[in-house]
Amino acid sequence: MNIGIIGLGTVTQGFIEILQEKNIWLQEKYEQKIKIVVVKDIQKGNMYNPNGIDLNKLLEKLNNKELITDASISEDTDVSSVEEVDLIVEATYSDYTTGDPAYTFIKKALSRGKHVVTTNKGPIALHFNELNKLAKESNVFLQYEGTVLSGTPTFSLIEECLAGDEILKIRGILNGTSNYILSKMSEGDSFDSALRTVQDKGYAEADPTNDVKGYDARGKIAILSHKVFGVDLGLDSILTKGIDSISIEEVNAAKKAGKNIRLVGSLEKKGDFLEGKVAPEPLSTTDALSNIDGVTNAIEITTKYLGKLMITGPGAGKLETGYSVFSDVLSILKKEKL
Ligand SMILES: NC(=O)C1=CN([C@@H]2O[C@H](COP(=O)(O)OP(=O)(O)OC[C@H]3O[C@@H](n4cnc5c(N)ncnc54)[C@H](O)[C@@H]3O)[C@@H](O)[C@H]2O)C=CC1
Ligand SMILES: N[C@@H](CC=O)C(=O)O
Repeated sequence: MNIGIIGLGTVTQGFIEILQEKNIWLQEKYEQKIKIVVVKDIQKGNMYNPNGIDLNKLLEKLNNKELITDASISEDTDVSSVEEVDLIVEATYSDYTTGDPAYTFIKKALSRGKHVVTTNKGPIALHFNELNKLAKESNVFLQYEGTVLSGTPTFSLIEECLAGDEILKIRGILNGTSNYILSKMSEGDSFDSALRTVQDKGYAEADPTNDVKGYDARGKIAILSHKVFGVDLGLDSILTKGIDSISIEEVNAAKKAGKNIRLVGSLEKKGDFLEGKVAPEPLSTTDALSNIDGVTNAIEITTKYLGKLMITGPGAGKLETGYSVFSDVLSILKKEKL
């Protein structure tokens, strides 16, 4: 399988590191070798090798923040037009207004018959139906496990294990950056200093307004409304409030009352109506979501037959999200072999 990558940031660097470690295992277990044949980043440069890019060299350049220059690929090469490419990994920034540039990259790739794996929430939240339909018509797979809870398996559990049950309600901590900031504030850190740390760790969005104003969690709620309830809720109909106006005094007052403030995203069936919401809430420490700390995410699912169950795990990070890309690529590889 030959891969083309668009966007060489935190996530794809994590993916490349995992791929390097797992390629021999892939050959032994699935008789498949995965090669990355083309990479393109608007700031970091481009590289092309139809026989497979030397990943050690690529990672070295990225780690040393060196510009990647390669005479064999022009700056305006469209990665999905590269003939050898079977699958595109798209990991540019998430935009919640149009979904671009990722939306256009994904559309082009699918219509050219390339599989797509993305961790980009914008195009999936905004254009879920269109992109999934296009993938079906083109007879290729579109996978986006990393868009919700990064590498923590979420969609597979919902789609496989809960397929015969009926999900009534979902509530969760869906933005690692906000949760990290709230956790640190309750330990006495300031909002700004906690935000700087999450940016340095690569958890925050390129524009962290999307995290702290609740837009990232809203995008994830929109994706879950499609996945879980088959409903196109639309971003505008999801009542959204972020953590940007939460003061240290509010965090401390909640703590004194035995509560933790958490940014909660929810989806609940109310008759024929599906209500979507994102807002900070003071949660009693007896509430499982209250004790989710740092960059960890969680989703509490209420179903007809099981009652309440919870998925929890990392919600952001280099290897954590890189793993979601690896697991999506692996899942496509397995489906192709069937
Ligand atoms: N960092 C994380 O933990 C997680 C990130 N995500 C999503 O995954 C995507 C990637 O995230 P990161 O790697 O953290 O972002 P990043 O900001 O580290 O990397 C994005 C890269 O895309 C490049 N880029 C931007 N526009 C481009 C264009 N038009 N053509 C080619 N390259 C372009 C940038 O130069 C940058 O190197 C985002 O959409 C993010 O929301 C999802 C889950 C977790
Ligand atoms: N910025 C996001 C990254 C994952 O989607 C977050 O903090 O959760």
